[in-house]
Amino acid sequence: MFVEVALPLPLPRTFTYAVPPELRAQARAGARVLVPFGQRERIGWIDRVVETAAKPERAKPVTAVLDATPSATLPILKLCRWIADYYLAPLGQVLRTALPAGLTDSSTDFVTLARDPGEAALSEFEAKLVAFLREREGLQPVARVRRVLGERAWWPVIRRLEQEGIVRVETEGPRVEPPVRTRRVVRIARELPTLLSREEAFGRAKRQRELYETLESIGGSADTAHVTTGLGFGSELIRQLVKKELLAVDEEIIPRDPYAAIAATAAPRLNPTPAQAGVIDALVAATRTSAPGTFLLRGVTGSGKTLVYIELLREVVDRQGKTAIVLVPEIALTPQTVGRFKAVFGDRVAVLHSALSDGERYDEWRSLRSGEKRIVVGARSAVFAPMERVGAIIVDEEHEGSYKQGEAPRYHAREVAVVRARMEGAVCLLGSATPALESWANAQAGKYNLLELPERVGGQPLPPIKIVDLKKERERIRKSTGPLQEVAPVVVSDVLAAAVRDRIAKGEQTILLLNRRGYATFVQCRECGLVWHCPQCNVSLTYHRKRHRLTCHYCLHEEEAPRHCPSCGEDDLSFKGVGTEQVERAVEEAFPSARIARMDVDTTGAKWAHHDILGRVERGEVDLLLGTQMIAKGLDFPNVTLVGVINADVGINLPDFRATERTFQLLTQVAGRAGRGVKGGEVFIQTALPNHYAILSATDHDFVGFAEKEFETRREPAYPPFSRLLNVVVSGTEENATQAAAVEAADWVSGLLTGRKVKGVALVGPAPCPIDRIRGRWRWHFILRSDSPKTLGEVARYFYEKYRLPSNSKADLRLALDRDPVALL
Ligand SMILES: Nc1ncnc2c1ncn2[C@@H]1O[C@H](COP(=O)(O)OP(=O)(O)OP(=O)(O)O)[C@@H](O)[C@H]1O
Ligand SMILES: [Zn+2]
Ligand SMILES: [Zn+2]
Repeated sequence: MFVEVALPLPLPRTFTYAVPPELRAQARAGARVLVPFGQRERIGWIDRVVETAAKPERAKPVTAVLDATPSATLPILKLCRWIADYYLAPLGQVLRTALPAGLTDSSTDFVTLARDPGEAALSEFEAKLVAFLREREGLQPVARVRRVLGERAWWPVIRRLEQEGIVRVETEGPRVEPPVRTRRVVRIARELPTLLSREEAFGRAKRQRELYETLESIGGSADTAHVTTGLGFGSELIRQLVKKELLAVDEEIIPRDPYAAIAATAAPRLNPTPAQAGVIDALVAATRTSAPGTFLLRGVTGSGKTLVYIELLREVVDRQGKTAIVLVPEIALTPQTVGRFKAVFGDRVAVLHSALSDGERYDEWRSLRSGEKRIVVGARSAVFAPMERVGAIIVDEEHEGSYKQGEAPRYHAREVAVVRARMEGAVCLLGSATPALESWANAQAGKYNLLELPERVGGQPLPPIKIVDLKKERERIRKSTGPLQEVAPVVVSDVLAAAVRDRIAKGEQTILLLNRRGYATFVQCRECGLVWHCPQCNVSLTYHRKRHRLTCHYCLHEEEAPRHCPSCGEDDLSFKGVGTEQVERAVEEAFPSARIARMDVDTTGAKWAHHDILGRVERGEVDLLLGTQMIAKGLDFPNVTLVGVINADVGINLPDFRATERTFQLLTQVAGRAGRGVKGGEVFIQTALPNHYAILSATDHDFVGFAEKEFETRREPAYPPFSRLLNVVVSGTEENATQAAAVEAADWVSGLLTGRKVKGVALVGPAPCPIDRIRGRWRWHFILRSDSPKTLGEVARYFYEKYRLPSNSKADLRLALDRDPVALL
């Protein structure tokens, strides 16, 4: 018997191992195994169990099977195989992404000396290991053996000594850290049913009897802390009664659920509006069929999509007894949405968020695996939740780019959700006010069922949006201050400022968006024009004023902000490109009485910073919330009556085919934060491109019109959804070698396409990437484009399996394949 083992290595294949007779019963697909690989041992997963191997004599034996029941269930294994195939990634890497980190940690095997072999004849390494164990007491992690005695295949050594009865091996499940939190509880250990028995037990010890009887009267047990500090009995008294075996003190485990404290408020049950009810009925009907399919719910901002999700969960989980997965883009940013699920389903919801430790994540994973929890809410990787009988998979804000993983495996969680739902007969629901154009095209083509909520709940209108033309604004200021005066950039225009002042006076709240952090996005010498760049990346450095430093937003490089130009010596430097830090300063000056909160990557480093800031907004402790795209998502604050976009053009001119789509989405989403309550609202968008169709469509709340215009620009040359792309990025530490390698790889593909007469796949490039250097690595790319995903997949697969970059250790060349890329930067 042999197994094909998937290892988490960047190699496009599995490896064949032999299964020793004693391991055969446990060796099942999806189980973790320990196998010798090169000079060491590695953890992998059994992909397939096979009876024969191509070269049986070369197959090394599996060292151990680590799972009693396979950690990857069959549906998960199947899903991972699909991802490995479609996204061109090694199955082992996909499995490592899909399963909790604790499971791939090898520090879970222990070895100890069972019997001292004395002077018995041992090999060199056996003797070394015995000496090591002799010096130490108890179980030693095998990882420590490796650390102290050196990296080599220790398992064969351990196994032989184990057969001789010299050592003993114990394998623990992955360790759960941090250690569980406990509390001490004191309880009655022996009942005293008769008066006589009480007299005997306490005699003249009145306080002892009082303590005992107090405990009786409050149910027989209490927190030790409550008994001492709350009720005033000394801990000495408890000790005396424990000694008499009348009381006992236990440690009790406090369940860890960091979200419990945050979102435990029960919400009143809402009755769906007729529009919501129609959508819910269609979904419920689908769940009762054998192939429910994929639904796209396009519901304008504030149309009550969350209630649709909740009612779908009620049907699937409560009535049909199945399980469900809810994906949200970034969990820290959506505490309200998560809170609503918690309020309805309470403990049945597992929340997978980034603040969980590996141990906590593993706890949640296990509770889903065992069926104890039946709903999971989480970001991208929650699509791999190990539940059985999945009835629904919901993807909220399905247009979000964060659903795509930036490193291998470069999967898109929305696409994986669609595939998983199909494989498991679940309904898949994609929801957004601004669907991704791919999803929209699928709905137009009838591949997805389209559901719509065209109006806000309660007949609330969408807020009117006004455009502030920044060019005209500058012109106006220039006229009033004279031609020679240099005009500072307009941060908050007069109309927007007046609107903000009005809200502050009325006690209403304002959201200001600028999708660019820092103080100034570049620094330039006024004399010679020098712009400060990151030494590692080809991007300008951003000036952070509070810390007086320049930082790179790609690689986090930091340096002291300059005082003069190193090239010409000039000390007149200009700080250009307004960022959130500068907006904060401007509004602090303009509205000195306002309570201002800023939310961007720089202010949300701490674990619960998002919650703190959003909590303050919710409680009305903030007049003005200012931030990057973080504040555009899903927030539902009825007292926000004004939204201002400081500069809508940030990002619109990025050399990426999705730049316009992203701008439209961001503007529509942030505008949707205004006027969600009865007070109504309004929106101001400041822009230098007042006639751009992304901005005009956003102003009209016209998603359909935008999609039509954007489709026009993507037809020729064809970009998604009219074609599928594979972005092939070659990177390396030397410019020339990187370019040469990219050219060679592209030539190879070109030869393949002509040699095999492949039709319908075009090769574009190679060329330098738009950002041609990141973290010291030069980057070149070429694109394969096709309107047939199947043909593109076949070509991509062939390239992935057969092509290797020339080895050049000096340039450290690497190849990255990104199928269906979300950005080409
Ligand atoms: N049937 C209902 N009756 C009363 N209130 C409702 C109903 N449905 C939803 N709401 C309320 O309407 C508001 C908007 O709902 P929700 O946040 O789900 O909108 P959304 O469609 O997710 O919007 P966005 O895309 O902007 O996040 C919420 O405050 C919600 O409690
Ligand atoms: Zn200069
Ligand atoms: Zn950098």
